[in-house]
Amino acid sequence: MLLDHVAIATPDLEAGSAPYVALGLHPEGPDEVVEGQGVRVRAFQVGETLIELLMPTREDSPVAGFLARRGPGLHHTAYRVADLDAEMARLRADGARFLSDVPAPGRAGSRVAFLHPKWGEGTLIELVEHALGGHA
Ligand SMILES: CC[C@@H](C(=O)O)C(=O)SCCNC(=O)CCNC(=O)[C@H](O)C(C)(C)COP(=O)(O)OP(=O)(O)OC[C@H]1O[C@@H](n2cnc3c(N)ncnc32)[C@H](O)[C@@H]1OP(=O)(O)O
Ligand SMILES: [Co+2]
Repeated sequence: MLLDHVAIATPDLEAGSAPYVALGLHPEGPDEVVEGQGVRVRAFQVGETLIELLMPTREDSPVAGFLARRGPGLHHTAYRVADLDAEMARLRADGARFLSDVPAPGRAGSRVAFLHPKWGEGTLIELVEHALGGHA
């Protein structure tokens, strides 16, 4: 399994980008709006992994709630899987608690599913299946 991305919540993509630009990283293509999650995403590639900056596009999005409650910072980590449905079934059988019964559309045509932060012992964990496969 690979670490697909580390997501950082920010109210301002320009301010949020500053540390990564200073480190010498460049945004990976244009920003993308993921309507279903209410976020605008800016991604920076670091090896096989992305740093994803998430800025809310509406007040009722999960990231807006996170920012109001906790302020900017680490929002979730995401792990790449080859077959999301199979991985969800395996984890459910093991007692895992997903936030939704069905996967949702993610960035770049991916399908994503989130595990409750309580199950993650205090961190929000996402599973990602990419549209064009890719090794997990
Ligand atoms: C870019 C698109 C996509 C991708 O391709 O990668 C994404 O990543 S989208 C990312 C944004 N989407 C989501 O986060 C969807 C899943 N999240 C949720 O449904 C909610 O955020 C939540 C996790 C269910 C929490 O929402 P809610 O119950 O309304 O908020 P609370 O503030 O009441 O939280 C309950 C409980 O959970 C703790 N919490 C909340 N968010 C996090 C977090 N990111 N990391 C760790 N812990 C978190 C919160 O502190 C509460 O704990 P207690 O106070 O102990 O009850
Ligand atoms: Co994510």
